[in-house]
Order: sequence, then structure tokens, then C-alpha cells
Amino acid sequence: MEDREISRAVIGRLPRYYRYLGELLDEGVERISSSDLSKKMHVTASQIRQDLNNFGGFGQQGYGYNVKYLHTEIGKILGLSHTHNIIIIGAGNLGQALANYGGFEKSGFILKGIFDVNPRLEGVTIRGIPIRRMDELRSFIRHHEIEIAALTIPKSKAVEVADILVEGGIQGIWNFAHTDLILPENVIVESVHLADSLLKLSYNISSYNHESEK
Ligand SMILES: NC(=O)c1ccc[n+]([C@@H]2O[C@H](COP(=O)([O-])OP(=O)(O)OC[C@H]3O[C@@H](n4cnc5c(N)ncnc54)[C@H](O)[C@@H]3O)[C@@H](O)[C@H]2O)c1
Repeated sequence: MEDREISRAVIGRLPRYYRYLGELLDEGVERISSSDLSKKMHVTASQIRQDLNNFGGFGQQGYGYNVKYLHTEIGKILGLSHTHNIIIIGAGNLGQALANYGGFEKSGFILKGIFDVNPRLEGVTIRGIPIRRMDELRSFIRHHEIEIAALTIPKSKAVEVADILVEGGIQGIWNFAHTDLILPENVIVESVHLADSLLKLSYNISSYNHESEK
């Protein structure tokens, strides 16, 4: 792959390419043309060619894209050539839902531990993983080489817990608490705000209705 800057917009589309290519692999498809991939993904063929050309143009005239190769290469760009150990902090509704979902493991995200302050949750297991006390957190991160922590605790506690995670040496925080975390730049934060997505849906419904009333 050429060593050049890839735009954030392209990077933002990579997980979707990765997911579709993974589905094609599961279906046993070995190669696909940009026009067939375009129909499947509802993206124009020229957008696909432009996006994928960023990585040295994996497609070949008259052959199309080698699905396995492209899936592997995009996986490498997304940092999926090795597994990532993750923990969940906050075993409430959302934390338990994430812990119960086994699908992240398929992409190499291995859930190693779950933590909560509620003593009643201590020892409860989710998919065989026990919920632990917060005072075990730091040594657990070190001993189990934890890279990512999902933060599913109340907003009011997020900053304080994020600081403990930073001191513990965590590299990435998957932040579900509705607050922005300002952390040292070596700690990467990805915030997920489900409510923002819902507002976008609401906007799209109202603008669609508005258009059709014209
Ligand atoms: N539930 C949702 O659908 C949803 C959606 C989007 C965002 N969120 C956000 O995700 C967070 C969790 O939501 P929820 O519905 O699961 O809440 P919840 O109250 O069910 O669970 C929160 C858990 O965090 C634990 N906790 C509190 N302080 C802690 C601390 N200092 N250290 C470790 N654990 C601690 C609590 O004991 C509890 O088990 C909230 O910030 C919420 O705004 C939730």
C-alpha cells in the first residue's frame, strides 16, 4: 500500500466495505466487480473505484476485486490484523447488552473483563465473564494487556473513570456516556451517541414528509 494520507471520509466508509466484503466471503464469493459491489452497497461504482484506488487499486480490469484480498487489506488498515482485548466499565443495561453480544469477537475484539461499582453485581457472569470490582481495574488492565475500554457508566462518573483508565495505560475508550472526554492525545476516544443517530432519523423523516407535501 502506498504510504499516503487517506481522507477521513474514505476511512469513515471502510467499516462498511469491510462488513460487506465479510458477508461476501461468508457466502463463498471470491471476486466481485465494482458494479456488482455498487448494487449490493447502494454506492456508485465510481465512488467504490475512487475509494478503493486509495489503497493502490486492488481491482483488475475484467476481473474485478479479489474479495479475500481486499477484505484482508481493509482489515489491516482498520487495525484488525491482530486481536484487541477489551473490557466494559459499567454493567448496567447498555454494558450488559454489549457484553451479551458475541459478534464483536468475529472482528477480533475479545471481551476479557467487566467492571462495576455495584457490589450486588460482583461475581455475576455474562457469557462466562465475571463482573469485577473497580479496585481490580488497574492491575487487570496491565495483566491482561487490555487495549480498549467501553464506558457504559453514568455521565457524571465518566471523567473520573476515564482518568483511572488513562493512568492504567488504556489506549482507546469507546465512550457511550453522553459527555465529551478530553484526554491526552495518546488515548483515542470514540464516542457513540445513540440519541444523535435517533435525532438524525427524526430529521430525515421530517424533511422527507416536508418534501412530499410540496
Ligand atoms: N441504555 C441506553 O440505551 C443508552 C443509550 C445511549 C447511551 N447510554 C448511556 O450509557 C450509560 C449507561 O446507560 P445504562 O442505561 O446502561 O445505565 P445503567 O444505570 O443501567 O448502568 C450504569 C452502570 O454503571 C455502574 N456505575 C456507576 N458508577 C460507576 C463507576 N464509577 N464505575 C463503574 N461502574 C459504575 C452502575 O452501577 C450501573 O451498573 C449512560 O451514560 C447513558 O446515558 C445509554
